[in-house]
Amino acid sequence: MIVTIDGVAASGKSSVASGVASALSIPYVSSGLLYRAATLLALEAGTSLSDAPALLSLLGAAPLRLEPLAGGNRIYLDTPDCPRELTADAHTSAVDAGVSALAQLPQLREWVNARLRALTPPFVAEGRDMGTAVFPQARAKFFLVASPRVRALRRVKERVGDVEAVEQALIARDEQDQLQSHPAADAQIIDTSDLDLAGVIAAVMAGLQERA
Ligand SMILES: Nc1ncnc2c1ncn2[C@@H]1O[C@H](COP(=O)(O)OP(=O)(O)O)[C@@H](O)[C@H]1O
Ligand SMILES: Nc1ccn([C@H]2C[C@H](O)[C@@H](COP(=O)(O)OP(=O)(O)O)O2)c(=O)n1
Repeated sequence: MIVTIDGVAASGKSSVASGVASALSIPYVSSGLLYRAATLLALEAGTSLSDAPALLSLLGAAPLRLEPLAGGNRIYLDTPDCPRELTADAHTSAVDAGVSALAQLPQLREWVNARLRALTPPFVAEGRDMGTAVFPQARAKFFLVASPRVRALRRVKERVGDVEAVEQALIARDEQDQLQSHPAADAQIIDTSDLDLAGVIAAVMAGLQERA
């Protein structure tokens, strides 16, 4: 069984996917973490975020390992002499600002998608295009939305920053990610603006029961 949870930035995808996966006792998979880790490595190596061949060459030499745990995804660079966890560094404002450029490249989308499709179900997959491009056969699909202000208020609790500036950055990223960020025709759209986390997880679990 595959369940997809897509949505706009900071709409609650990873928290909701984690809660749903825990309730179902299956893993969840964060596709955004792969885009983020690729962006982090490119920024650190000084590789242009729009140079697909150079990015693929960099990633081809990088032993990245995604750990898709229900409680929270982690990503590692398993270099034999100096293994390193990248999870925290992949969630900085610098990565936020660069990741959409890399995610626009079809070759980089294929690089991520090949890793996702190699995983063995069951799992909950979260991102932007899990229900449309990557797992169109998923048993149940959800798409989370929330107002930019609500999302900014949530995000400033995780990252240092002024709400107004964070809101503008989220709106800019929404625009940059627009092409791959739309609900599948058979997705249930959930506006999380006025729901707490438990409320969104309950809405997804109810939607799953309806599709059982
Ligand atoms: N419905 C909600 N109500 C309040 N806070 C939420 C809700 N959903 C998520 N959050 C919080 O908002 C922040 C962003 O959520 P996250 O799951 O990281 O979103 P995304 O994966 O879409 O970027 C986290 O701090 C999370 O705990
Ligand atoms: N399936 C996906 C997942 C993420 N992306 C891109 C778009 C986002 O700006 C970045 C980071 O995604 P992530 O879900 O980690 O970001 P947010 O937490 O929603 O801010 O990657 C994508 O294009 N397709």
